[in-house]
Amino acid sequence: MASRDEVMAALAKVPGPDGKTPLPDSGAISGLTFRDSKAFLAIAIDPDRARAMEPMRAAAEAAIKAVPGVSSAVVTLTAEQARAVAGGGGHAHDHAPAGHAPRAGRGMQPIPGVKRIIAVASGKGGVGKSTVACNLAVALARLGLAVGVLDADLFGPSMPKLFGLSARPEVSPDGQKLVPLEAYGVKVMSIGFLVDEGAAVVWRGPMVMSALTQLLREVAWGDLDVLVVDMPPGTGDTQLTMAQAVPLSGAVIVSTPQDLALIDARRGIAMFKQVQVPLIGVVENMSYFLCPHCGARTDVFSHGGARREAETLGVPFLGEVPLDIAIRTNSDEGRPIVATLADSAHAGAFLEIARRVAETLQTGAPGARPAPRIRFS
Ligand SMILES: Nc1ncnc2c1ncn2[C@@H]1O[C@H](COP(=O)(O)OP(=O)(O)OP(=O)(O)O)[C@@H](O)[C@H]1O
Repeated sequence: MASRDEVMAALAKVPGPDGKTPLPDSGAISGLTFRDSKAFLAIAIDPDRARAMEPMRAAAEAAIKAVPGVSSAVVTLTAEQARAVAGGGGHAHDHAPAGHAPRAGRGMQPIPGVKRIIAVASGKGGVGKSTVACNLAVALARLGLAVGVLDADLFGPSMPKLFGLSARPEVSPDGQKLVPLEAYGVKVMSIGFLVDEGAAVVWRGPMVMSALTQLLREVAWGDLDVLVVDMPPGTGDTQLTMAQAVPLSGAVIVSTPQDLALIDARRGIAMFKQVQVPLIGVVENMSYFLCPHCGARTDVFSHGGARREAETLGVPFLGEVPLDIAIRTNSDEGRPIVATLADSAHAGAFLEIARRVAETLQTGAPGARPAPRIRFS
């Protein structure tokens, strides 16, 4: 196995972000880790220069791969922490990549072996999108489908925690692809497996595309009936870019019943309409409160808002998931409720949603559409 010093010596031949200072002296290396004979390197750069930095990334990858004892290398560009702070106090999700408008048709080839790709999205953060994506995936697997999950929330990857996974992915025998991790019968890939926590702070434009493309295409997914993509929350340019980078068959929008969340959900629906991705439907999460002691039900947020909104917008309503501490505690412990409390009412709710999603996918309509194209108005 190669040593850290040997890898650093190899990287000394690669000029860093300023084009002259060798990478190891440039201060840009934000992480170098090894797993067996595989090396994972993170380089922190100015996100605005991400496109220009791609040759450096590729050169670093080639240099590491050439070190005897290294079987493969994954080099990722991450944003400088300093810029994340300078970027303002706003939510990282909202940093729209100004000037990086998505282009139609880019990267829309299907993924060999993957029959359908669906996005799980929300107009804003914290509505339980990742929880729904994880449980939906496990529920689809319980229905007998071959399922994968791609954590496209580069800004705050949740899937490692939700699936209780923390290992680094192996590299396929041909050295070409990363092997997804697996839990509860679902194959999972997340930037969280590759970059140390806190390193992936702010991604912009081309960096997002490059990382997402790698996570999508340089992964040995094998044969999948459906790949569930957990999108970053929000409806900014970043989400548009991502919605366009992935050849989506359809989208599931997660909302809570409150008016404010619904306004955001409406934006989410509008965004997918804009990129011509069919809406599979809307899930109302934290729909009502089920008392764990007496089983009584309380409609905390005047439940049913998402159903009504879906009807108004002519989008299918997929189902409702109650607000329940058991969903949170199990999620926090990396045990999706659909798998661990398989006979619970909550698992039933997710299975029902999964059935509707599977039905929609089987009828073929969404997947039959042509690649989405962005229209600017
Ligand atoms: N139905 C539910 N009942 C109880 N807690 C829930 C439920 N759904 C989600 N949660 C909890 O709410 C929090 C946010 O959920 P989650 O991370 O899935 O949301 P998100 O929309 O993906 O957020 P982010 O914008 O951070 O990605 C988590 O602590 C999760 O366990």
